[in-house]
Amino acid sequence: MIEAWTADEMRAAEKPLLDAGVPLMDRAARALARTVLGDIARRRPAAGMPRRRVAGSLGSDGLPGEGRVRPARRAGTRAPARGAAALLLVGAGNNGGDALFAGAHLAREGVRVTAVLVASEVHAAGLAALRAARAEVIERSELRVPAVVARAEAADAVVDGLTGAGSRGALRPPAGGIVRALADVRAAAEAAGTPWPWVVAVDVPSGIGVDDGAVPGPVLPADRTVAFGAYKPGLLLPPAAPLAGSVTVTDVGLGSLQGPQFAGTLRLEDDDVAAVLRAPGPRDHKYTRGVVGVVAGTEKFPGAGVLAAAGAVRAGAGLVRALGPVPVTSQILSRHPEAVTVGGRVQSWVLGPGIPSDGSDAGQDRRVYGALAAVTGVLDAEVTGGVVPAVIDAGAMAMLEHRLPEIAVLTPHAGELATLMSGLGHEVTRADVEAEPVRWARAAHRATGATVLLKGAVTVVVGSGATYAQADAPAWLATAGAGDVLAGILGTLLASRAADVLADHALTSRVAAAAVVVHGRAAALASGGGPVTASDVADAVPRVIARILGGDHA
Ligand SMILES: NC(=O)C1=CN([C@@H]2O[C@H](COP(=O)(O)OP(=O)(O)OC[C@H]3O[C@@H](n4cnc5c(N)ncnc54)[C@H](OP(=O)(O)O)[C@@H]3O)[C@@H](O)[C@H]2O)[C@@H](O)CC1
Ligand SMILES: Nc1ncnc2c1ncn2[C@@H]1O[C@H](COP(=O)(O)OP(=O)(O)O)[C@@H](O)[C@H]1O
Ligand SMILES: [K+]
Repeated sequence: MIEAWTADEMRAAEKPLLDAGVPLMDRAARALARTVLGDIARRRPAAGMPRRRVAGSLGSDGLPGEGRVRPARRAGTRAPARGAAALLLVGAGNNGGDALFAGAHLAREGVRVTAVLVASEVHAAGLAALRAARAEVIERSELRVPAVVARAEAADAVVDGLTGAGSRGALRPPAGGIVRALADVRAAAEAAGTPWPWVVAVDVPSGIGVDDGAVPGPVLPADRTVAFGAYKPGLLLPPAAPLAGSVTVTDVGLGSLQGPQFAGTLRLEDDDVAAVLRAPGPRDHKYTRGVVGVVAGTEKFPGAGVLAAAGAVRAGAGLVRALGPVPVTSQILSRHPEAVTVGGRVQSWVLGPGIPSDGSDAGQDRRVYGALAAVTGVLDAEVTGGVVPAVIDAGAMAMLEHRLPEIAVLTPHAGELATLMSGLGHEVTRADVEAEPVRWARAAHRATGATVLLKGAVTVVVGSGATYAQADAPAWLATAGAGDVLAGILGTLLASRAADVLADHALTSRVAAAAVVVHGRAAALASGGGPVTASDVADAVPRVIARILGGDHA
């Protein structure tokens, strides 16, 4: 499990260490320099560097792992990055201090370092160390944006040390102007397919909302972020998270300290998902494994019914009851003959995929309203068979008449969340939700009572406890029907864990986040770097679950 620490939590944790004289900045700067050196070396194979300089195996991302790159030991050794150029963007605080000390290490390794001081006062000891290492310094008074851009374009690496945990709001001038210019040039280079330097952010990409993942102004997207001590929420949460690139957390000595008192922002890893998944045992039969009722698909959109059923079947439901008009259920049966199309008791509901909110299929609407009555408990348990958890997707989100329990999971994308909130009297657009996804997911949770799973490149799940932020899927997953498959997978996980979530409603968000991981991993497996169809994603789910349960997290 990845648990993010807010800026205040970091400060509280580091204070006793700093008071005791633990050299946190020194450790941070050394780790930062090691990472930058490793990255430069990897990106400059032509430099003729002997491979033995990188000790141990490579990480899963193909990069040297933490602590595996040995710095050159004596002057005159041909260091991997010798002759490379690094541009440091240095702000006023300790984040800039980290960059300056790291720059001194880089300079001693033969890197041509230029530090751009974006504040008139910067970390004094860091600056002294940098000057002592004979790096070039561009003072704030000499700073010209086009010249900085030209330096960046000529560099092998740009180190972004403008602001870190002390960042407040959008970057102010001149940092904001420089970052905007660099971000624009980087975007243009990417669009044109021309090379651009490797960008390493110090602790966080400068200008993001450290605690809330906001992007209030310009931010230079990083290829890598070297975070000190722990993830910060902004490295996990949208819209900022993708700007961090690949995140390396360096333990500067906080590792043994207690983390945040209250879980704020979490990301599940495979082990956590394995703990949510329920593998059947010898005493299980199909009903103990969980029956999923799927009310999805209409004559207009039959495919959504097929895909929601596919997600539920492939995720390992004991039984899937697919309910709908015959043209839909016959298609579901032809693809999934293991489904049944008769009603009966269920342990969870999947409601709404492929059911438009225009009331054009009265039969499906009636089934959804009936199931919602069971979920909310407004109808007697004798009639409904009792309260069960549910996935409320697509058209079913327009049919809410009562406050929902947390065991109901709404699964909107940004546009659907905007529609939902507008219906509840908030003036909100899709762009508003995209700018502040967590804020609006929380607002929807408060307004409806339900757990809210807001889909996107980073999917967030909000209930009464921690916020989960999952980024497990390739962008190829943004394809029609992918959400229907997710609804089915989640339905199965909720059914298999129905007794647990009924006993502890707050568990629902963790089950929902686990479903997002399974879905995202299945997309990655099915994609293999290329396009996927929603059906491919469903087909890959059994293999993903086997890998996660088998501890094979490769
Ligand atoms: N925790 C750990 O284990 C370790 C932490 N370490 C490091 O310490 C970092 C935190 O350092 P920090 O507290 O000095 O904050 P940091 O962000 O560098 O500077 C704040 C400065 O930026 C300015 N500023 C703020 N917003 C701005 C804006 N929008 N636009 C422009 N300027 C803005 C602000 O100015 P002000 O707003 O106050 O006028 C102030 O001068 C942390 O991220 C990590 O890198 C490591 O060294 C050791 C291990
Ligand atoms: N850029 C992206 N990267 C990764 N996953 C994405 C991206 N954009 C969307 N997704 C995922 O793709 C799925 C799309 O679902 P949805 O929008 O409901 O599609 P549909 O309604 O057609 O089924 C969601 O799981 C979402 O999280
Ligand atoms: K930074």
